[in-house]
Amino acid sequence: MQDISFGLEPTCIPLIGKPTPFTYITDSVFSDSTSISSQDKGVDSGTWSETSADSGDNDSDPDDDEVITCSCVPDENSKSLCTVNDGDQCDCVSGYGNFYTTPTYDDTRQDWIEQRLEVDALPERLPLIECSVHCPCAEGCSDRLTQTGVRVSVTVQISTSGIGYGLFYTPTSNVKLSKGSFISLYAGEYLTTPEARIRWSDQATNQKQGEGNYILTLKISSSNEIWHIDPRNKGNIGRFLNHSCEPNCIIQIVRWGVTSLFRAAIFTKRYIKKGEELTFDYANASGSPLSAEDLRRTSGNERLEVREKRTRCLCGTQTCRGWMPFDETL
Ligand SMILES: C[S@@+](CC[C@H](N)C(=O)[O-])C[C@H]1O[C@@H](n2cnc3c(N)ncnc32)[C@H](O)[C@@H]1O
Repeated sequence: MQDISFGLEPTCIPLIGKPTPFTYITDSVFSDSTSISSQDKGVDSGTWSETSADSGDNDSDPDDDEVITCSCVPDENSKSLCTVNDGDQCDCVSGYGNFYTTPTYDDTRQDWIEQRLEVDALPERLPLIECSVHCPCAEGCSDRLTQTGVRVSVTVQISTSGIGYGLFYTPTSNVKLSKGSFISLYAGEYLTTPEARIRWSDQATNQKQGEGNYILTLKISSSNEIWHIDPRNKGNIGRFLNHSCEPNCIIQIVRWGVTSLFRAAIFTKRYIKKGEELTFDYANASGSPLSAEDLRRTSGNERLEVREKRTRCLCGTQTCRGWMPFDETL
């Protein structure tokens, strides 16, 4: 079975079917193909097509932007290398705090228990800050959870809701996926707002309405910045998560390395059973949703325009808002 990541992720990610070809990347790139992780580590990429596999590095020259670092002393004997239990001691997490569980060893299983994000403890809209290769702590530092690639058992296959492909939790045993488990980054091309507008209108004119809405818009409240990530042509498994009005995953902004860079990471927000499709609420990151009631009440050209850009939501949940969320600034 085809591994959609070409072996670029630590776990094989089976693909069942033939989605539109795209280039698999493990971390985001700028639209001129410069890797945002070139300062942190080389980005990996592989172009998926129905017949071929291709992979290679895509490094660029590091720039001299400021970086987030700590002054923790590496302790090779401990898995909790960066004193993550005590955020005060690690400069990377001292600002906003540490929300990852401490790595613990399970004597019965003779293995480490997977780290999790303390989803309920997270302050709203604050980014997670992680250590990186710029820090003196060792590579195995437990404050680098979203830099470790895809480690959960997932499969890309056709979604049961008739909305194309989706990402499913498919372990070999019946073990549930814990709340707060890291799934993957939402990797893609970083676009400026004018670039995102052009892509959006291109998608709207060349495709069936609403199809191919892959652009995720991150609104950074602390700096009023807006970041658009488009995984449609270059992306990772994050591009296969469909929208649900009652999602089982969340998108969380994460920063590490160069201070000016923002990434998006996907975590589970509850326990996930074998075979469940993973979804998140596109509105959480990409603007406020208009409810069906809002749309009925609106009138005039502007609202009509908004209505034309929107797509019926087919998530099928009890609290479905009727329409897919859409960033009205695009
Ligand atoms: C990020 S992609 C998700 C993966 C996509 N299903 C695929 O096959 O590649 C987003 C697109 O999937 C479809 N989609 C996702 N969630 C949906 C939903 N709840 N209702 C209707 N369409 C949805 C829309 O076409 C949307 O533009």
